[in-house]
This record gives sequence, C-alpha cells and structure tokens, in this order.
Amino acid sequence: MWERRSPERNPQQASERREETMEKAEIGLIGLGTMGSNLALNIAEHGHRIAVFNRTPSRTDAFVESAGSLKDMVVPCYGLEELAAAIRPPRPIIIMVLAGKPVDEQIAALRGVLSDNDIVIDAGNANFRDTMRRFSELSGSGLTFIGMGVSGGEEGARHGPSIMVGGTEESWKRVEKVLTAISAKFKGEPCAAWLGHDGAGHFVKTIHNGIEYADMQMIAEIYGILRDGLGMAPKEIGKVFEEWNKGRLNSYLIEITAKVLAADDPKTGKPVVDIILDRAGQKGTGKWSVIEAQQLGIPATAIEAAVAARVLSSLKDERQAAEKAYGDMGVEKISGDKAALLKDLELALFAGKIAAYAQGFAVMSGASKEFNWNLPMPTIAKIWRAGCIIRSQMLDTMAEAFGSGGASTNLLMAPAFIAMMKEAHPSLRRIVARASEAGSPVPALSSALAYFDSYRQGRGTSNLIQAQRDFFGAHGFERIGEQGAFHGPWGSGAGH
Ligand SMILES: NC(=O)C1=CN([C@@H]2O[C@H](COP(=O)(O)OP(=O)(O)OC[C@H]3O[C@@H](n4cnc5c(N)ncnc54)[C@H](OP(=O)(O)O)[C@@H]3O)[C@@H](O)[C@H]2O)C=CC1
Ligand SMILES: O=C(CO)[C@H](O)[C@H](O)COP(=O)(O)O
Repeated sequence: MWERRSPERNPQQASERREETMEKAEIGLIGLGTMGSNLALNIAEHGHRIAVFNRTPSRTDAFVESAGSLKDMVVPCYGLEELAAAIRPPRPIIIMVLAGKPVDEQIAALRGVLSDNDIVIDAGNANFRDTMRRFSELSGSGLTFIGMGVSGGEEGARHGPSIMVGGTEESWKRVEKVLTAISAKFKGEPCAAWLGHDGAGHFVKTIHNGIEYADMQMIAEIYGILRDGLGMAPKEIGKVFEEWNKGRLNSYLIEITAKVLAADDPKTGKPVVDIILDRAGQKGTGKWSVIEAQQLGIPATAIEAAVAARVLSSLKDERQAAEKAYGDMGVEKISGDKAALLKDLELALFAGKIAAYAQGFAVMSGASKEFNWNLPMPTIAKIWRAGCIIRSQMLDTMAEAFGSGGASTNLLMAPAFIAMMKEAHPSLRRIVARASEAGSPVPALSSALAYFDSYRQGRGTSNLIQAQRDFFGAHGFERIGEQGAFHGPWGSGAGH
C-alpha cells in the first residue's frame, strides 16, 4: 500500500504544473533506499534529469532535500501516474526496491501507467529465475524488460558501480549511453556491459555475490587465525591487511577490512569489530549461487562453505551450548617465525581466492551453456575490475586469461594462474593444516584447497565409489581402457 498523498501533492495538478514549467525527465527511478537514492544522484550528476518515486513519500522529500546542487535535476513524484507523466516517452524506469514480491508489485502497477516501448529495468538483486519469468510475462506487452545487476554498494551506486545487463541487445542499445556514463571506469573503460538475454545479468550478479561470500569468509578465517592463533589485536591485524593491500591481494575487500579493523566504537572506545555480534546476515544471493551450482553440476565448494559458515554463525545459542558441552577448547596458540607465518597467510588467502573465482567462473560457464546466454567471460572479468565489491588487482589478470582463451576450461588452467597456484598452494596447505591443528575453523580455505587438490589429481579415488555403487546397487562401472559397462565379481554378499 502506498502512503496517503497530501492534498498539495495531487498528481494531476502536479503533472499539469510540470507540463507547463518543467522540462521532462529522461529517466525514472522507483525506490529511494540506499542504492536507489545514490544511483539517482549519480544519474542526475551525469546530466540526466531524473523523476523519482518512493513508496514512503517522506523518503522522497528527504531525498530531494539531500540532493544539494543536483536538486534541479530531480523531479520528485508521489504516485506512479505522476512518475510516468514526468518522463519523456519512451520511458526508461529503474526499479531499485527489495527483491522478490515488491518488484512484481511495482511491475504490475507500472503496467497500468506505461505505454508501448517504455523500458522497465529491475536493478535489484533479483533471483535470475524471477527475472526470466518476468521477461516471459512481459513479452508481447509492448514494454521492454531489462534485468540488471548492480554492484558497488552505496559508494559505487553514487560514484560508479559495476553494471551487469540482461535483456535483448536492442534494449541494451537503448540504455547503453546512460548506463556506461554512470558506471565505474577501469583505465577509462566503462564497467557496464550487456551480458546476454533475459536472466543473464542477474545470474552474473548472483555469482559475483557468491564469490563475494567466499572472499569475505576467507578473509574472516585469516582474521580468526591472526586473532586467536597469534593473539593479535584488531589494529595490529588491520595493519597486516593494509600491507597486504599494497601487494598481490590488492582489492576493495582487503582495503575495507583494514579500515574496519582500525575503527573504534565511539560508545565504548573498543575496536568496533570487538563489539559486533558474530552472526552474519544474508539476503539470498550466496544461497542461490550454491543452489544453481548444484543444479548445473558444477563444484563451487568454497562458495558453499562460505554460505554454510554464515548459517552456522547465525546459530549463536547452539554454538554457545556446544562450547559448554565440549569445554572451551579455544584455539591453540600458533608459534614460530611470525614474518614467515604472515607470508604464508597472505599466499594462502591468495590461493584460496583464485580457487573461489575459478569456481564462480565455472558456474557461469555451465549456466551460459544451459541457458544459451553465451556469457562473455572476458567482459565479465573486465567489468568487475572497478566499481564492484569484489574488484581486485587479480581481475585484470583474469580478464587477460579469459581474453586469450587460456582459461576456457577453468581459470586454474590458464598459464598465469598455474604459475600463481604453483607458488601459493604450499602456503594454503600449511595454513589449513596449522589452523586445523590449532582448532581455528577454516571451512572456505580448506574447501578451496580440497577443490584444487581434487582438480589437479589425474587419478582420484572415485573408482572405489563406483565399485561400492556397483556392489550395493548393480550400477555398473567403466573399465580402464575398455568400452562398455561392467560389473564386479562381488559374489553372494553383493546387493544384486
Ligand atoms: N545495499 C547494497 O549494498 C546493495 C543492494 N542491492 C539490491 O538493491 C535493492 C535495494 O537495496 P537497498 O537500496 O540496499 O535497500 P534499502 O533497504 O535501503 O531500500 C529498500 C527500498 O525498497 C523499497 N521497498 C521495500 N519494499 C517495498 C514494497 N513492497 N513496495 C515498494 N517499495 C518497497 C523501500 O521503500 P520504503 O522507503 O517505502 O520502505 C526502499 O526504497 C535490493 O534488491 C538489494 O538486494 C544491490 C547491490 C548492492
Ligand atoms: O549485492 C550486494 C553487494 O554486492 C549487497 O550488499 C548484498 O546485500 C550482499 O549480500 P548479503 O546481504 O547476502 O551479504
């Protein structure tokens, strides 16, 4: 339900007044929360008059008040009819509200006020399956639909996000100019691109977030080792991350981790990180990444571990009860040459991160085939180099690897990444071993290591699984060097 409008906000009067006095807006935006308000200011700053609407009118008023010198570029609207009337047709309208039902409600309401050729752009973190459904529901309606992933949080939305577009190529051409203008730039190249039809943009954004989950979890695991295994204080750990950010780990997430660890709580004077409850939230994209990876049959173990770790973190009461039941074993102190250990931790994080990206890109490659998207991997790596939450120095090397075809099977097969993993995997191995011995949980790092070890093993151990399956269920197995299906000599105890 919309909040009641005050009499002076009568849409008809307002739009008539606008007709007389104001130039029409070029674009519209619904949802002035964290992302929508910043995106609207970004669009306005790039010279595009923007009409805005928010369910709660007081937010619209507050937004206009905060627009400062951009106020004249913003047309506040208090109803969807008013919004439609304020934009020059054909109207592009960005929806930036909470994903799920609110998006369906907005689309349904917009259908009553828009005309043929208008473009509805869902820019929230939609599940790509919803996006595909919305495409098919809107096909033939005269409206064009775009499903667009946006990354970069508040700052990115305001000053340049990474933008992942799904829809028809023709619809992309209609919005390309404004989207490339407002996007982040990497050495002058816009971080906005058309990635394929219907759900392609939202799928890529989902996997971006899956990688984000793995990256954040691995950073948290390293923080745990430094805090509990080495007994370091937040500020000291922050300095380590600050140093790492100058090297191969250079990335937005490492940069903000250093800043987070340096911050104090004004209320208590304690480090902020020490007064925050160890219970991580999640809004769905990590879980969807894992569900889709499983559906596609693509291993994404580091992402899975990261999602599971967030779920486990939320079981605070249960964990506290378990601590009582098992006794507070804590984490054993890790001794030895600190400088060497810090180097190992840096390289371990580097190797884990590569494995997580390899998994994310492999899932996108599987989905690209499944949904006929023809996802452009080099472009995806390129538009993640700036603006988005997972931006990092490493993404430029990934863009090169995908561009040269070296990563077409898996990122781990690209020559540059083979060299990096050869250097870094011994550190990952040592850190996982030492953390496990000390009792410091490293689910994402250990999953990344196991993935790497399984991937690089020409002969694994699933020959035994095949034998077991054949023993209990007569499932048959393949024989080395022979064609056909075979059964084992299991005798009378076997299940067939
Ligand atoms: N925050 C972030 O870092 C990022 C968020 N996103 C995605 O962007 C979208 C918006 O997120 P964000 O700006 O953070 O969210 P906020 O919580 O800051 O704002 C939510 C917005 O959605 C509106 N809204 C909520 N429910 C409804 C509804 N039923 N009908 C109409 N409007 C509704 C709110 O209106 P009202 O004021 O009336 O409550 C408000 O404008 C989400 O899909 C999110 O996942 C994407 C990238 C990054
Ligand atoms: O899309 C984002 C960043 O890229 C949003 O911040 C999203 O909310 C992050 O996911 P979660 O809330 O599940 O941690």
